[in-house]
Amino acid sequence: MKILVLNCGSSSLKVGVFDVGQTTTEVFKASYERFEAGSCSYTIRSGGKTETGKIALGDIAAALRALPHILADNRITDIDAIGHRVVHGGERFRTTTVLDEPKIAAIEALTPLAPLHNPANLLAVRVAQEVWPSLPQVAVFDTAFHGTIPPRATTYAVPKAWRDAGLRRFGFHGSSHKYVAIRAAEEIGVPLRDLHLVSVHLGNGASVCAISRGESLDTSMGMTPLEGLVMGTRSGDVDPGLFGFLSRQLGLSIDQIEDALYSDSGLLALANSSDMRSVEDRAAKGDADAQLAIEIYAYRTRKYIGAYAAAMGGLDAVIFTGGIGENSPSMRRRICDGLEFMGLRLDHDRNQSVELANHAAPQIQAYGSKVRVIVTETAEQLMIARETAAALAPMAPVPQPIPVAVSARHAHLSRPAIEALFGAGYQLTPAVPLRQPGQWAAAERITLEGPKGRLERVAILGPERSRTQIEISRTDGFELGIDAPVRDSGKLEGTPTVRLIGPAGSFDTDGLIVAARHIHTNPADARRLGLVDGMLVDVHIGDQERGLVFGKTLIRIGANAVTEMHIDTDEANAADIRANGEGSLVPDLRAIAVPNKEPL
Ligand SMILES: Nc1ncnc2c1ncn2[C@@H]1O[C@H](COP(=O)(O)OP(=O)(O)O)[C@@H](O)[C@H]1O
Ligand SMILES: CC(=O)OP(=O)(O)O
Ligand SMILES: [Mg+2]
Repeated sequence: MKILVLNCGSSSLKVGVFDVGQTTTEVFKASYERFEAGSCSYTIRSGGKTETGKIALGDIAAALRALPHILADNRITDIDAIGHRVVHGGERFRTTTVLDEPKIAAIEALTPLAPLHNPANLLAVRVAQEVWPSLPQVAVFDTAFHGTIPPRATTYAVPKAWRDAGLRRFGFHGSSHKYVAIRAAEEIGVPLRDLHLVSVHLGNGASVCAISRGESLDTSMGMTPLEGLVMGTRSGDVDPGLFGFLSRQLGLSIDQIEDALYSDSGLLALANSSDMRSVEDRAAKGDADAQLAIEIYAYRTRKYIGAYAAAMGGLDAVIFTGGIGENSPSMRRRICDGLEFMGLRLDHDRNQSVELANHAAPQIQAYGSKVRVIVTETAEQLMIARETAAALAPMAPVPQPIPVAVSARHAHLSRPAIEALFGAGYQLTPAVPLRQPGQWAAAERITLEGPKGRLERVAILGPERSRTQIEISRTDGFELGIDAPVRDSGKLEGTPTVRLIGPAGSFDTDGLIVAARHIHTNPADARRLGLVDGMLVDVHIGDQERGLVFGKTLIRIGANAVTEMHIDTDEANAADIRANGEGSLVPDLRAIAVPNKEPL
């Protein structure tokens, strides 16, 4: 499915065209920014070429209207749908939605909550309706990712009547925070659910987000995209007392104050330019206002990073993104400079030489730093393309729930073991077929013996294997007096020794493990479930009362495997399920894997 994405920010238009299938490929990318005096700067990447320059497009509307020609010039045709970034979704829009007139009206009604953004987003929708009247238009909301923020962080301590009227923190830049968190987890090589991250999005608008175990826990923007950091033209945090003061002392109306906080504050107010490049240039030439603006900007950002590390009770990585986060080494350095006390140390050479092409996510912390620092280009358009495609073509129904089988203790025996236990040339007797094709439980049983005790009548599973492997539970290990490691099947190096006893004799062998829980599945089911061989997933098993989520469940894809999760008796008892049960996959952000790594 070919998706055109329109991302109208407060100061720029960003455009992407993506082929979304099993993988997502970006086939066209453009950005238009620095609109002034009837023209703007632009960059277009398509067909392996990059073009940059100035173009006579005076505002975002003009850039949008020129787009069909620009796409045609770059041979981009056959678009199936248009995905729009919409900044404020309010209480009503918690997820991506296919737009119609009533929904557009509902988004328009949210304009007072995002006056710089929702009108620009809707302008894109209107122009797209004009230019591509037959294509579905889909809205992907900045607010959606923040639905997980708990009430202690969304609630303002203001009168109940105001809260009842809808006053609460929503949070923005959700597609960006979500993408960079996924990208950082991939870079670090640790699942999101095991990470505490702070995402620092510093663009024209700027926000910090605490992402704990893959979920937004708090973010610096609030009911509107005005709260939090210093921005291009927005003040960020101020004392709410200023409203009364300015009204009484300067006679300003609410509208005038609000206008000034959105459009005449931030870097623009402090240093006469809303563009960090200009501010940095002037600061380098000794301009004291620009230098102070930079200090304030970095200080505020640093405070939020510290606050969110405390909110999460730990910090594994800080991720910089957005125009300033991606491109300004000096700003990254200033922000990180005071954070050594919590184990974050930057490597200055790495910070200076960040290279972000092809979705790179370089780590720039010093050797030994406890907290990683990662820089990566945001990919709001990519996330919007994926969400748009998913909203229009919901995935085939997933074969959920997943059957769960409880594996009691058992042994897989090698030829030498069989001969030692049952006699030369002995063949095991297949008695009960198992669900996995070709596998069976034998009629024969053996005894396991350890320094502390014995386990009698242990099952043998066939067919025979090249190496003996004995799978027990932790409780069985206590019984035997042997501390067996948790291992994936077949990974037997360094495993402890146990004595096997059969009718013809005994056999001492290594290969004693507690089997790591896993899901057997086949390529077709894996595709439907969005699973890849070797990945780790979370599975919920059991009922309301004693059900549990089992993390780190290994996916094992076999050509003819029957989809089935295997857990041991300790795990089954903990979740209070008997011989068989059912489990359901817990959705994981990593299901939206990272894009193609090919350059455009
Ligand atoms: N090389 C650079 N050094 C410092 N700041 C930069 C650099 N490149 C871009 N920026 C800043 O990034 C900001 C725009 O960020 P961006 O994420 O593109 O904006 P938007 O929020 O409109 O999407 C501007 O302040 C711009 O000056
Ligand atoms: C929400 C917001 O501030 O967006 P932007 O950075 O595009 O202005
Ligand atoms: Mg932005």
